[in-house]
Amino acid sequence: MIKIIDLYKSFGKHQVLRGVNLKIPAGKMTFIMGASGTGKSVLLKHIIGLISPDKGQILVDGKDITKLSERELMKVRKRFGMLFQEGALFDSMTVGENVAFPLKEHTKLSEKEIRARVELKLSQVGLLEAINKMPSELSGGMKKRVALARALALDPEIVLFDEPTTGLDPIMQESISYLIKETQERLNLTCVVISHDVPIAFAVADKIAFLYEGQVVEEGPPEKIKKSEHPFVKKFIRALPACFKEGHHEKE
Ligand SMILES: Nc1ncnc2c1ncn2[C@@H]1O[C@H](COP(=O)(O)OP(=O)(O)OP(=O)(O)O)[C@@H](O)[C@H]1O
Repeated sequence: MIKIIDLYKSFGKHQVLRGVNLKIPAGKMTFIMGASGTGKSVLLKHIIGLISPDKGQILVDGKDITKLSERELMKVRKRFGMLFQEGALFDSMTVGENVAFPLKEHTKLSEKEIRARVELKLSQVGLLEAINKMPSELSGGMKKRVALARALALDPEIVLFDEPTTGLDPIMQESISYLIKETQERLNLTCVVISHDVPIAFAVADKIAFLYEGQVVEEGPPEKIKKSEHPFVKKFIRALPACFKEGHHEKE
């Protein structure tokens, strides 16, 4: 369980986070949603200790990571996987080398063990046959899948996703989202996903939190979010087709 308590962060005069409180349950999928520039990525970077707050706590299984030394933080970070917005693969490395990279950096596994782990991770995302390809030979969706395999290489317990489907066509967005959901359930991962995609969030999230003006203004399972009375949340989900909204029933 990750608990964010009264988190504040400003950049110069720009107050981005203004008292964020949020519980992220273990073994579940939590979506963080909100308008562009509201601080979703900033919040995610706090969770992994890449940014330290001006005030507040981030408890990962009860331990406040904002108080840790860089060395202790490195230990905690090993429990995390992260898939950044760009999904950036190393263009000069093959797919297999990309997935092997964190294993070479952070473990003492032999070449043979690394190879076996890379093959396993790539087969879990359905891309074993691409192991010797270069990223430039792959479609956008395939690159995202390789990035997912790389994020899972170290068998993390917690995986953070910053807009994992940005730049993909709607069909690919759905397919990657369901791959993430299926992986989360199979490995019992704690996932935090930043996304603007309301239908996908309603379909796969266990919990959704809305960030607005530096605070979490609404949180809960999709059923609760659909009934939210918060003006911003209502506006955000209004663009949806009627069939996704609360109170809509198909004609019998
Ligand atoms: N290192 C930084 N230095 C200064 N300002 C920053 C820094 N990182 C983020 N910001 C500012 O914080 C605000 C929130 O940025 P953030 O990237 O978290 O937004 P977001 O909600 O993730 O947006 P989007 O949905 O567009 O990705 C922005 O105004 C951004 O310019």
